[in-house]
Amino acid sequence: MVNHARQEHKDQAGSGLVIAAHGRHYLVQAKIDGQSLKLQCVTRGKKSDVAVGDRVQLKTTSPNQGVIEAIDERNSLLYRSDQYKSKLLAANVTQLFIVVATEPGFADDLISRALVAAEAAGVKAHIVLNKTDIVEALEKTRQRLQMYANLGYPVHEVSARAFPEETCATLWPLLKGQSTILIGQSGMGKSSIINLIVPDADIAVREISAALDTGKHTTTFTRLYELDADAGTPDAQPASIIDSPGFQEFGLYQLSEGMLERAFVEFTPYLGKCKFYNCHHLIEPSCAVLEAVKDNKIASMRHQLYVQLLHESSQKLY
Ligand SMILES: Nc1nc2c(ncn2[C@@H]2O[C@H](COP(=O)(O)OP(=O)(O)OP(=O)(O)O)[C@@H](O)[C@H]2O)c(=O)[nH]1
Ligand SMILES: [Zn+2]
Repeated sequence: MVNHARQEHKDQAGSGLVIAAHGRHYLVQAKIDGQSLKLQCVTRGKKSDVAVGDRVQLKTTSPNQGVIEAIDERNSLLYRSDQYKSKLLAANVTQLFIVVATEPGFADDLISRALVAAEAAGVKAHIVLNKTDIVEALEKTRQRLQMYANLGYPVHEVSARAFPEETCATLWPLLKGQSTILIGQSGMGKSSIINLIVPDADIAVREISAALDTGKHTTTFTRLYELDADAGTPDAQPASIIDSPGFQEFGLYQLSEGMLERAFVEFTPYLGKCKFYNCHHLIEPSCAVLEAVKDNKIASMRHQLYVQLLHESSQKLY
């Protein structure tokens, strides 16, 4: 039966958009011979450098399977890494939404790491504060987020569960014409937000896990939903939203010292003003960055993270 189908199938070339990744298996929304279809794809050999959001060239190997032959040039690439290897998060995104909530508490360390990753990738970052209906914790959370607002990162307040319509009204204009990745710690309400924006997301996830054979671990893969905002209207703009699995760690071992100092936006006015031209901003005398920390112009929490990330980048083994 399988052989028979294979004999009848004629390999065809086409292009597509990677909408989900699980290990080295990818689901690609492809256009073959003018027809739109979803293909389960692998890469040639052991390559695993494909990311969700990549535009790819492919060849079909059966009516619903294909091989990725080439990756089109990317506009952006977000990734994280540990000591041993890096892990692609998403390609071609134009903005990153970090979802936090009034409750449970979030980690500033993770927010700043995500902001640094976004800066390094040239991607605009926004913070989405969910669960504003939990009023007891709202003021305190706003105060905590003020630090990021002061750095120029927009903070948007929503409540996916208590005020779904208002939440959509806040988020839709921001998503229009953009390719957005949502990240957040577990429990912040990222899935609730995705379900509001993409009402049939659950069905799509089931389809994808069946196609990629992910078993029960449906939340362990990254997936992209195409949004047809105002489809058919004159100002329709293609948009997509990427849901990435909750994470507890966000390693950035791949970033060089030069990339790091530039990824902390508040360091910018001080760069080049240190006594030593190759200053690491760690313990050096007459360091403009350290002086700014002392004068509370740079939050010491952020400088500590810079020190930690610099340390991590020197531990990189690959
Ligand atoms: N009070 C309140 N609760 C919310 C809101 N949005 C989501 N929740 C609740 O917060 C919990 C976590 O929401 P999820 O959407 O599953 O969160 P998540 O970030 O996707 O978490 P993981 O699935 O663990 O990654 C659920 O019990 C939601 O019902 C909100 O606006 N207000
Ligand atoms: Zn310095």
